[in-house]
Amino acid sequence: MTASSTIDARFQCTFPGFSLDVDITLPGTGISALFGHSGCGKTTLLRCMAGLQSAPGSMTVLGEPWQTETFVRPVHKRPLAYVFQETHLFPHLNVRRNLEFGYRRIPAGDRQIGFDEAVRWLGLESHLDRMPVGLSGGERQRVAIARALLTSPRLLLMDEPLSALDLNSKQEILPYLERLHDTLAIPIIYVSHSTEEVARLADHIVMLEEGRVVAQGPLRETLAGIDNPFRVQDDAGALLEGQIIELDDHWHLALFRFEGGQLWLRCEHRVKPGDRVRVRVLARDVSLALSENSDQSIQNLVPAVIDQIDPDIAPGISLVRLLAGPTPILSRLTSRAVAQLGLEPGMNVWLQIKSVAVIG
Ligand SMILES: Nc1ncnc2c1ncn2[C@@H]1O[C@H](COP(=O)(O)OP(=O)(O)OP(=O)(O)O)[C@@H](O)[C@H]1O
Repeated sequence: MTASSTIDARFQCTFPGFSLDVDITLPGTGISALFGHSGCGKTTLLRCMAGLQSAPGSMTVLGEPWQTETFVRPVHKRPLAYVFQETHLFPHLNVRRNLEFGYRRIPAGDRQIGFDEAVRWLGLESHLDRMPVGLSGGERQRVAIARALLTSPRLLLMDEPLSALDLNSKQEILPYLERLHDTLAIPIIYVSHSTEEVARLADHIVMLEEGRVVAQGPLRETLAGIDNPFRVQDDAGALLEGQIIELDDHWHLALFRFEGGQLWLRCEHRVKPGDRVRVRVLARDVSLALSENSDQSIQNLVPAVIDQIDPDIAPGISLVRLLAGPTPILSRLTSRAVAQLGLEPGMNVWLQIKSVAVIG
């Protein structure tokens, strides 16, 4: 990655009882997640990047300096848009007028995104004459995102945009965000503490703990890193990307192929052959066998090679990183099982995958 194709940010910021000290490089396309527990500094970092929080450091966006040691570009001169948890729509303006507010701020010659285009991307065609008070939380957030896009930003910052929504509204809005991810050339920095959202949307991840970066990199490799600081969590696991190749309607199953193997998935989402999907395989749902044993209830057996073993992520618990073809997968086992099976890096084994969820 060259500096003209990346977002580089380095900040130090101190509050009583908290300090942020980060140095990150993000790709200039796709969605980068800032991820970590509450209070780790995600919002503070985003605010430093926007220029809303003054802090010593530097920030360069796609080759353009926004902050250096000697110069700070004021917030209103940065071509960025910020979407918050709360939508801040104008209550006295209908959806169309709310959207036009963003659009009209930009001179016609500088507009990169058309009004109708943003309306279509966020599925707002039939809502233009409605007032914010009558919209659901998910609809309001879609208007806020469209309004942000209509300012034609070079960088879109989103701070927990789904966290004020109930589960149904979240599920309703996620496909729109996925569509943005597929169509937008604008890089998005997305703050979240939800593993599901991050696994579903992001390409790149920065993991923060107490104001420090504890891991950063492409999502798939970082989530499946054996030294990933979140590996001890119950929802630690790997992310697979691939394609649905066959449906078994009778048993409500779909056959999913990824680089390195294939798995039968429960069809909770509507999928059809040819769909590209992401699938999360939790480390706790993966066990290992030394031979292919057909006399058992587990349908998903995938050959793999042991890459690394961390023998002690918690008392008596080991984490094993495996490669199915080039795809990393994690398995959480008791350390006794690791010893009894004589597991070692380089060994060929069979992954027994109990349960797999399609996440988008
Ligand atoms: N303006 C401020 N003055 C003093 N302390 C602050 C200020 N802003 C943030 N903090 C403190 O900095 C720490 C990090 O806060 P921040 O909001 O960045 O965390 P976060 O990871 O975004 O958390 P959450 O997920 O709960 O939103 C917290 O301890 C917070 O209390």
